[in-house]
Amino acid sequence: MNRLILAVFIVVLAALPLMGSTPEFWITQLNYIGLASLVVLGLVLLTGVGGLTSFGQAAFVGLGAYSTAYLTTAMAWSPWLALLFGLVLTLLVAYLLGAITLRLSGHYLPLGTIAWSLSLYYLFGNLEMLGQYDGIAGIQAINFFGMSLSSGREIFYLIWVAVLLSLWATHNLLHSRPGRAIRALKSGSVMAESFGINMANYKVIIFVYAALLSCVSGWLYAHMQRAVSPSPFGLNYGIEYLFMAVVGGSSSVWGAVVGSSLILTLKDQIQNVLPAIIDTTANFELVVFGIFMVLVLQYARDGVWPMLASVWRTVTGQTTQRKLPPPPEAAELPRRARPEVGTLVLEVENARKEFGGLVAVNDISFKLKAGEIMGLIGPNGAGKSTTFNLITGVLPVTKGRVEFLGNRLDKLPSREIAKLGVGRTFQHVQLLPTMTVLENVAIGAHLRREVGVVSATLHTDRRSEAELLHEAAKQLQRVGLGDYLYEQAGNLALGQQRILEIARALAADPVLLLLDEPAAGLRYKEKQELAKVLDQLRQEGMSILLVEHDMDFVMNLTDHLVVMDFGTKIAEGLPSEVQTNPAVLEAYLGGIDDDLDIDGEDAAAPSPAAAGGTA
Ligand SMILES: Nc1ncnc2c1ncn2[C@@H]1O[C@H](COP(=O)(O)OP(=O)(O)OP(=O)(O)O)[C@@H](O)[C@H]1O
Repeated sequence: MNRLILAVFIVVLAALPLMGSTPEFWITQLNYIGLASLVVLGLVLLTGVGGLTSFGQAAFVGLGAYSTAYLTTAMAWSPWLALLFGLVLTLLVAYLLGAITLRLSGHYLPLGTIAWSLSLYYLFGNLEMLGQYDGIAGIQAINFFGMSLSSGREIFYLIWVAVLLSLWATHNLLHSRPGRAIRALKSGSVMAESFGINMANYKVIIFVYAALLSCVSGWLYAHMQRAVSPSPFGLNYGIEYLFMAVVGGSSSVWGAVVGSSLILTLKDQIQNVLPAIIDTTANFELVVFGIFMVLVLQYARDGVWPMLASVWRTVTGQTTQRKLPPPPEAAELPRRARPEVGTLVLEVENARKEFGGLVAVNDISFKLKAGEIMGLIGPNGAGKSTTFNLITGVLPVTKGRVEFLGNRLDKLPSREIAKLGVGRTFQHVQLLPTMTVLENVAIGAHLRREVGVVSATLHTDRRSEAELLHEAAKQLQRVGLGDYLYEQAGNLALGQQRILEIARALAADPVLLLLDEPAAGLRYKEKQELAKVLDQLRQEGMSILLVEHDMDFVMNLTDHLVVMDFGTKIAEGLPSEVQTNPAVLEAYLGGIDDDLDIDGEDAAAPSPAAAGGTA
């Protein structure tokens, strides 16, 4: 949010309770909006950003509210101590529920959240110590440095300070190393795990984070109302919080405040206006509310906040960030030790992959040394990408061995393989399209700095963050995308997206780089530039394994070729040898292949005419 608007918002907010003319109803309404914003902010992170739908957040509000209600009335604890207890309890419960529920995928996850939300609701209503369905009354006001926050105008400040701090912390989190990992959750786990990110951990982290925000909301609610009963913590409130997140804009922190404000104001207005219009006191407001929700889901799926932000950008002319300077200079990230040129880096021995009855990779063997570029070629469906996936741990081998610098890769998950120094790109680009090019590449450097969630939320990670972004910018300059740092990755042409993937893999500081069709979609000049970058990496001692259909590109760049057909290795050797191998010619178009340069005339330099050829 623009800093000036934020300052005005805070000043107006702070002034409202001080002005005697502000109606009491406004204050109450703003208090409820603040309380809801805290819960919805958690949902923005969990559902909007992380893609994990939860209907159960109201139950965590209940956990915070009941903890403090019971401890401050029955045990005479201070509300602050009760808050601490509530947070610890919520952390434990959320961790447990998260560890169990977040294994579920698809519609099973929302159903799981409904199940435990109902369980907690009925627990609140049935426990005698919690007053069953009557709840607990007579809760004391919060005492803040000797000041009793007993009126709505007094607790208003505590609620909104909590909201603003949570917005700040969540914004910080989202723009940090762990935040980028969280933003990758929605796109599936293969890409992120290939850069060493433990996706299951991050799912639990955002689940707990969202639950803790709900707990704080519940604590404030209990001390504002001075009484609690189970009904505000039921499933219907869980659904309403989700509506608020969707209406506000579930991928933006300010969407939480906008969504809460809109839904709560609308509910109130419908309750006031509807009886006057249709001349009945029957409970029709929920029907109108439901219709409104369907319309929002139909016509403004991204929510109201992105619409407001877009209007603002148009009005102020801030439509692009392209002209922003690159991230400032920062210390270099540590680099891993590299093997001497010529050292054996990768050894694939009799690797086999069967999909049911289909043998996609049939006992393939080859070796790759440091400072060497090897091409893995073959017609469509030959098993090249599957071989890549066996090396990088995306698929388990059916049989055989894959060894990297003395480590068995075939026993490891892809994130452990990434830690050893294997970087990769994907046949079908796997980027986060709404993140900037710079942020996408910074994901590649995830393992090169340790920044935890607490440090990220408190923004004490400045130095590490600067180093990560500096590294990402450096790799983007190297591959020729230095002018696109702040462009959304999804706006790049497909060829550029492939290059971006190479920069991301380089940001991981790999010893072995696996490139799956890096030249696809590139123009002739761009291919030449890419060939230069790869050649330079080879000179620096990197090992590169390349799957590529562009034969000129492959023949001119690689030191060694392995040719596959129907999962089997049919030839191996120098590019010039492979080009004339009858088995290879037979595999490509039954022996007459224009793309395979039979005469070998172009073996020394790429020709403009043939550079776009594909097998
Ligand atoms: N997950 C999977 N389940 C079942 N079959 C698969 C799977 N992945 C690949 N295959 C099959 O394995 C064979 C090899 O596929 P692969 O994608 O490795 O070939 P490729 O050489 O990379 O082809 P292309 O050049 O077209 O990308 C194909 O017949 C493909 O249909």
